[in-house]
Amino acid sequence: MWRSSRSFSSKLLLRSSSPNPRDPIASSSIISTSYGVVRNPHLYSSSIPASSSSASDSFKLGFPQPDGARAFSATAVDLSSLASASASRARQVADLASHYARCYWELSKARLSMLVVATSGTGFVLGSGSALDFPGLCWTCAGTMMVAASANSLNQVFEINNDAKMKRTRQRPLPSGRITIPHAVTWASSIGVAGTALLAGKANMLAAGLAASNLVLYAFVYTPLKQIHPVNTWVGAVVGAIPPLLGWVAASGQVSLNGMILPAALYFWQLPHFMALAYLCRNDYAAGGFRMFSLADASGRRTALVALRNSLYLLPLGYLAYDWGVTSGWFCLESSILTLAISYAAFSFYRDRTAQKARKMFHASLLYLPVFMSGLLLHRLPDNQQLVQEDNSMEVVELSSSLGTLAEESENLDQRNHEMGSTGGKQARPPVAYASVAPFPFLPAPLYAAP
Ligand SMILES: CC(C)=CCC/C(C)=C/CC/C(C)=C/COP(=O)(O)OP(=O)(O)O
Repeated sequence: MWRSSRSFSSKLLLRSSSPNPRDPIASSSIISTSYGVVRNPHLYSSSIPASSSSASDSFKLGFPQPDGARAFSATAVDLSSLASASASRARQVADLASHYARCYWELSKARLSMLVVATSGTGFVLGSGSALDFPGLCWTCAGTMMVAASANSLNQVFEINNDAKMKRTRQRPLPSGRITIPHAVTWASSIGVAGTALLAGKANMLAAGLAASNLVLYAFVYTPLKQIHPVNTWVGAVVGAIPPLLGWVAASGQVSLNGMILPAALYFWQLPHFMALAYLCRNDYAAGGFRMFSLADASGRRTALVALRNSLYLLPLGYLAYDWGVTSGWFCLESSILTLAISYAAFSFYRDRTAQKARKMFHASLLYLPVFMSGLLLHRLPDNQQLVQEDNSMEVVELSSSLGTLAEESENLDQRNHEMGSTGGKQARPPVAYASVAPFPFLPAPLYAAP
């Protein structure tokens, strides 16, 4: 096994260092040959047979041309070949650009990265309060996309040999030899550094730190762990839970308890999602050399149980979102219905462990996340309402204490006014702060000190 993977990797190294017909940079001879047509005057003149033949034919027919006409026709020939050479060069550049754009897209696992961006963007909106900083949201999404793309590209660099052995992944750019390892590493490091710098400059250092740490956790801890221990799925669930927290932190500048609803949902949601995948693709994972949980569970019972347990853990999240003032009560209802649906799919899989039931659970998980996030956004309470809701229970107590203080202060004021009136001084007025106590009963009533 070890020997075969070693010989495979040496084949890959050979492939990436020798000219590769599918990697346009590695097969530079093709490009330089055709570029030579433009740059090298000898090649250039020999590459214009069609139009030059008409010029030489006129000599053969015995109609000598005057010098000026000859020079003119030569220049016309030169110009037309120059135009066709530059058109072919432009085509090659366009082909090269589209080849690498496709490789970068696949290396970045663009659809997965866009899902990651959606969770981070939702976290940003939830952490924004009443005023949404739209440019801030765009910068955060762009930075998250870049760091996630970098993490996914590094994951493929480290898994090149494993991906080559799996049906699902063998067409990826690295195992199929469409891009070289140094090229992929250069791409991954440049977007990783640029994305982290973007988050540091446009959001804050905490968000940038979370993104960078998550990249390390995914590429350097989770990725090797996949070949070592089934606990990898739980570590991967932490990786997936960080982006919504990153979004919240980018908007609010801090980690807070009510910012943990979406990260918790992402963490628990990933277990039924990845357990379904690990069950459905278990032969492929085994061929790739990955130690997934489902491989040591021939009956699938424990795999289904993990999925069911973690689906049920999603149940309190709707209530907590409501109780912690993140959303209105409607979300509590919606989230409960949604969680019961995914739990039912997991329970069906537990009772009847077939590929069909596992696929159903996978589809239920695909539905869960976008609906859960839309519900959060739809029923989210802006900051001022959150504060009122959070302190609803304290309202009566605080209000009566504020009123008590007000009455006391007002008595003192009357006394002072009376004294001042009797001395003929200016009449003292209560500060405006008193009037602002009403909508914020949680604030301590300001003490009024006469000037
Ligand atoms: C900001 C930042 C760094 C975000 C990173 C987010 C991220 C990459 C989440 C993916 C989570 C995950 C466990 C994916 C599965 O990878 P896999 O290796 O099992 O997938 P594969 O088998 O298709 O390669």
